[in-house]
Formats: sequence, C-alpha cells, structure tokens
Amino acid sequence: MKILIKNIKELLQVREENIDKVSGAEMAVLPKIDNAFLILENNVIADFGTMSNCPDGNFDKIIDATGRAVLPTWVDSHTHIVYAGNRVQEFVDRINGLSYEEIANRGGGILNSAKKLNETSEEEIYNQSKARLKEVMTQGTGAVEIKSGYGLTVEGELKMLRVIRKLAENYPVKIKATFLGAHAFPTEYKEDHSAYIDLIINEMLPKIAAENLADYVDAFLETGYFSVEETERIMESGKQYGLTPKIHVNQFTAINGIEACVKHGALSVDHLEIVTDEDIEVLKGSVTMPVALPSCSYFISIPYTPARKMISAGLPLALATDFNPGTTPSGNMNFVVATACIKMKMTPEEAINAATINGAYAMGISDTHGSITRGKSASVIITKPLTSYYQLPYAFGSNLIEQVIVNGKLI
Ligand SMILES: N=CN[C@@H](CCC(=O)O)C(=O)O
Ligand SMILES: [Zn+2]
Repeated sequence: MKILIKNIKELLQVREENIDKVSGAEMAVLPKIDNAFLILENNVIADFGTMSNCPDGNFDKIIDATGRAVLPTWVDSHTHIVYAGNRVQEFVDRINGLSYEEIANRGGGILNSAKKLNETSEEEIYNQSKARLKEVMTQGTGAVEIKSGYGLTVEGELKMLRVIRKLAENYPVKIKATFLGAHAFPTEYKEDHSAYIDLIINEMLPKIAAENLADYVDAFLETGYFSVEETERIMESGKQYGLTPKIHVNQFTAINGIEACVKHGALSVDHLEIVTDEDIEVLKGSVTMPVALPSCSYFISIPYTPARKMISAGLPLALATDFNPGTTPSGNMNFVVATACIKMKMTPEEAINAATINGAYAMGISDTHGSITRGKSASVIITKPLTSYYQLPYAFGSNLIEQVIVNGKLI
C-alpha cells in the first residue's frame, strides 16, 4: 500500500537524520515543514518534503491534508493496560477522603487488581485489554509499553505477559513487554520479603525468559513497596536474563532510588513526582530517560514532575500515560501532552518531543518510531483542520484527531 498525504499545513517532528532523543534546550526545538507532502509505503515512511517537490506517481490512496497538521503517532512508554475489571470504588473512596496509601493498606490498590486478575481467564483479560488498546490507537498512540504486575503469582504474571504477546501479534501498534512481578508484596509475603523476591528471581524470571515473554524488568521502588536493595536484586537478576530495567521510582518519596537505577543502567526511571537536586545530578550524562506521568498526578492529586527544573538542568524528559486501573484510568496521550503544557509548563514543542522521540527512547524503539524520518514506521496522526499545532494542547478537551495510521494501517 502506497499512501500520499499532500497539502499538509504543518508536518511536525521532521528529522532528516535520525536521533535517539532530545535533551535540555534541544527539547524546545520541533523541526517542521510547512505545506508538505508525506509518502508512506510498505509500512514505512518513504519520503517527505515541500509540496513544490511533491512527486507524481501511482498511489493506492491520496489524502488531502489541507489545513491539517501531521505528526508521528504518540509513543506511550509506560502503561499497565492489561488488567481485569476496574477500581471505581477506590476512586469514590478517594473523593470521600481516603489516600492512595490508606486504600492500599486496607488491601485495596494493586492487591485488589491482583485478586481480580487471578480470578479472570486469560481470554477475558485479553478481551478487556484489547478494547483499551484499540481505544488508545484511535487517540493517536502507535507504540505502547505494557507491564505485567497484577499477577504477583507465577501463573498470574505469565498469564499477563501472554496476553501482552497476543496483543502484539494481533495489532499493528508496536508493543514492548515489561515484567513487573515486583509491583507489590502479596499478603502472604508481607512479613517475608526475601521469599517473594526469591520467587521472582528463581521461578518467574526463568519461566518468562524461557518463553521470551518480556523485554524489560520493572519494580515499584518506593517506601512501603520495594526498597533500594530489593530493587537492586531484581535489576541484577533481570539483566542476567537480558531484561534492561525500567523502574517506577520517586512517586511519593525520594530514597536515593534513582541513583541505584542509573548505576544499573536503567533505560528509564518513571513517575518522578518527587525529585531532589541529587537525583537531577545523578541523571546528568546517564543513559537513563526520566519519564513523567502527569495524568497520574492529576488523577490522584499528587505533585507534577518538576519538568522545568529538569530540562533547565539539561536533562531529557519523556511523557507517558501510566494507563492503569488505580492511579490513571486513561490512556489518552493527547491529555498527557496538554497537561504537561498546562500544569508542568512545558512548551508545546517540548511536550511533543517528550511524547514522541523521547518516549521512543524510553521504550528502546527510537530507531523505528518517534519522528518523521525515512525508513521509520509509517505511523502518523493527521489532525482535523487547525490554526497551528498549538491548538493540540490548547483545546485540551477536544478530539482534534481526524485519522490515525499505525504501521501503514488506517485505524
Ligand atoms: N505506582 C505503581 N504502579 C501504578 C499504580 C498501580 C495501581 O494502583 O494499580 C502506577 O504507576 O501508578
Ligand atoms: Zn506505572
């Protein structure tokens, strides 16, 4: 299939030479071509340029994008979209005054989702999850990282990862799988943390590796969850099976977890609602991408990641949804980009870079996703008519997407 998109008002995030990420002041630059064409062929970006150089030729489909912007699809590098049921009752409990921590201490939270997941068949979990995946594709997401972590048993974790694999097989969206057995301690291991970590290391990881079910390893490094030392054990063991760490850290407290993640070569550190000056120092010059999750901050009323401070220090920053039943029941990257602008004071250019090329880095796919570059995946968003791309975060409650193409397929 050869698709020509012509008369594009603004073709955004154009990178003639591929880059893997943008950091600090570079984040404010979003290269674009006005009055552009874009050709997609055999699932990849074949060519682009100004309309004055638009080639004639035979196309299977021609899309006239007069008045519209075209940009690479969003890269959502942090989600938990495979889960069973929902946690609406906890949502109402929070409105009535309970905190996330209080709910978790009552056996709600992650353990509530784990109970539901272990009681639900693989087929039913797949059906619930595919509906969420289809929804986020229509919202412009072309690549998504999905974590396990609601099983917390050998079978439950394998079940989740098999569902993720099946989603990857059946949908054009690019998917990376992350093993998050260290999401919470099951009740029976509350007093014996090392026994649960032994289970992760000696039983879960070998089985996951044998079936090649995961690309990355994650842990919830947080006061009351996994300590720095416990997370280090998980990172070391994961790496032995070829799984690079991507770690939940600094959501509620800063306990020098970022330093440990950087030391272990983590691809990303995610959440970062609480960030110290020392955390910023250790991230400088590292391979580790900081990832902010502003929809989570919004939904459970916790601080937003201090983006300005981090970008001013020269750091890169990625944006992702954290789509999960507890803290972020939304996978809408458009809302994430808008919220980053409105609440974190990121400029539209910074937010779009964070949600495309830097997101791609945070899921290890910047060679194929995250920019309009020849040879990259034919995954683009075509907007509705707009005055400029500033309207995307400005009109935060409107759906400004007219058409999404994911790996050459019209969604
Ligand atoms: N914080 C840890 N994990 C998820 C929430 C999990 C849940 O509450 O179900 C998060 O990223 O916010
Ligand atoms: Zn998360």
